[in-house]
Amino acid sequence: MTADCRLYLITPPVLPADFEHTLASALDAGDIAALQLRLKNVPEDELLRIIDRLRPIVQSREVAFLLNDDPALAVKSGCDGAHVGQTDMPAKEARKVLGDLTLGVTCHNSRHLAMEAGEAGADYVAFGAFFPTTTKEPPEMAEIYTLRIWAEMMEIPCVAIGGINAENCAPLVRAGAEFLAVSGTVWGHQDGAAAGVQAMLRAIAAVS
Ligand SMILES: Cc1ncc(COP(=O)(O)OP(=O)(O)O)c(N)n1
Ligand SMILES: Cc1nc(C(=O)O)sc1CCOP(=O)(O)O
Ligand SMILES: [Mg+2]
Repeated sequence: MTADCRLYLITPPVLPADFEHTLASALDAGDIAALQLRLKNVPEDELLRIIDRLRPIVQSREVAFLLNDDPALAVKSGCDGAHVGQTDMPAKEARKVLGDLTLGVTCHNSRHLAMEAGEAGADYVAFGAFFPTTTKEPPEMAEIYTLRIWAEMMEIPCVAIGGINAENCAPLVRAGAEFLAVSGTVWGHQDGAAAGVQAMLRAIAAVS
């Protein structure tokens, strides 16, 4: 199945100097659905300053600006939504905090967790990690079968994440992932982030 599959960028774990410029060039390289700000162990006041710097760059390009882990801060800082994992705020509570804003929920390799997330009001569910990744130590690996069955049976869009790159993404697109969430393959691309985005978009478009 090759229904529309879009790109969802996740920021690098540590923002390099001049990330604004890199971010703008990545967003201008092609169609991007969302950018998730994912920074760990950053105090709230610093995170707020970073959000204030990055959010306009993203939202002015009609790309959704999502915050990882913290729905309350997402609301307070004008983000378009938040992503929560199984050990972050429970999805039901996150939905209450976010109101109509976008809610994404990590579901590892579990359609059961995804059903629960859907019942709690998730706008998308995320399965992963599909491939080894150095961006973080994934707690679990996911199977393409999980994604395929979800995409065939359920309406709620699914995101595939974890070690995805232009060379390995085709089976995920064929399985029906509505979004591919990527970090390392874009920010670490040898020819720059814009080239990383273009390589991913070419690989997605090539799936038939
Ligand atoms: C799109 C997307 N999918 C999964 C995750 C992982 O979330 P979580 O399990 O809460 O782990 P951390 O990212 O917080 O380390 C994600 N962030 N985004
Ligand atoms: C943030 C994150 N969550 C994952 C999960 O499996 O839940 S894997 C992952 C890292 C995504 O970055 P990259 O594209 O560089 O592998
Ligand atoms: Mg989290």
